[in-house]
Amino acid sequence: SRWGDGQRHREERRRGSETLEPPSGTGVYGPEESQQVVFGDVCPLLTSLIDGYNVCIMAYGQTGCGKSYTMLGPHSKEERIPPWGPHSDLGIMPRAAAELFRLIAENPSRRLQVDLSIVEVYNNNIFDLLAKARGMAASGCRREALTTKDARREVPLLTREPVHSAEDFVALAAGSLRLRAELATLVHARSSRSHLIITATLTRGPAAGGSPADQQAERPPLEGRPASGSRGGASCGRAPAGSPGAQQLKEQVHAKLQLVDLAGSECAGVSGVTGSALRETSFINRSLAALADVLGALSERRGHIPYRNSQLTHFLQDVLGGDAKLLVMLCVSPCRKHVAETLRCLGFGARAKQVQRGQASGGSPAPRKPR
Ligand SMILES: Nc1ncnc2c1ncn2[C@@H]1O[C@H](COP(=O)(O)OP(=O)(O)OP(=O)(O)O)[C@@H](O)[C@H]1O
Repeated sequence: SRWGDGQRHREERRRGSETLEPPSGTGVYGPEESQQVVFGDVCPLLTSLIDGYNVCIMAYGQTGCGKSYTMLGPHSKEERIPPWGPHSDLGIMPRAAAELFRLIAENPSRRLQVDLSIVEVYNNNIFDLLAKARGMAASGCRREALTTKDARREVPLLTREPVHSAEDFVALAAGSLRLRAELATLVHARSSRSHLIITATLTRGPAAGGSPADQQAERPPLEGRPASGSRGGASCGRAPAGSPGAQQLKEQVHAKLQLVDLAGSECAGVSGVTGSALRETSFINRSLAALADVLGALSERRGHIPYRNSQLTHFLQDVLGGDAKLLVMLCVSPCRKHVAETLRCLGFGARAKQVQRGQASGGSPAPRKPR
């Protein structure tokens, strides 16, 4: 949890009390905890990504509790992501980009290339923010998550842009973020009205004199791995621009990183929204409920998982039910008046923790373990 009573938690720990100790696999950060410390716990997932695991890092919580701050950092309208600096408040996304490219540079023999796609899910519609940023009127910017006959999840025509450095990554994200839907509410003056999903797809570039031993040491690509149950494999929709027909390309997807800044759950009475904003709130709450339903169905190991009840869960299908590593950051308010939302948020986290995962499809064989 990001906004907890951090000081009290630390005091209790100093006194050796166990009362506030979080359950295993859970970290608690107070409001004064630095972004660097938070990222310290996230960072090992980037190594998993390079090892071939799909990874999702998701911020969930009440409106105005710090999801965007945690994922992106403090931002202004002009500067959606603050400039890099040793003591800056950069969030998970720019730090993850820096770590990703550091790890890629450390081991060039893997020939990993990174493509980025950025979407927002607004009123249960998926909008391709990279297409929007480039004014792609021809294909429009509305997209749809589909399930193929072989049970793979695909998003046809989704734009993917190659990025060659952390700077490229952050600049592309910052450009798209300007287009994200926002609104001033009674709770938060700059409330996000959509779920933001940044996907970095890692593919292998063509071998440049790689030895047969190198080739053998590599695991089979995700596209070549069997989909487990009804869970989808990796989507391979390519950017329509500049690569006509490229969607058919069977590429070697190594792994995917999804960074998700969810819209805030909110009670309309508290946020004071009316009219079209109330409709947005209703879509936000419904899609978050659909997300909780999916986690509930997965934790109870039901035969049918209702991914298709919302575009959000359909889009995230691979990282919710697939063999991926999912990290949920719960952002909660320390205010007494928000206690009902805080409890709901913790309930969501408890549900996510109950989901048992199968053996992750990337990396070397790992024991079954809970999320
Ligand atoms: N740990 C923190 N330290 C300092 N400021 C913070 C922290 N967390 C959040 N804030 C500030 O609180 C305000 C609300 O945070 P943020 O925009 O991240 O909320 P949110 O959960 O994304 O809201 P919404 O769901 O409405 O978009 C911002 O001005 C942000 O800079």
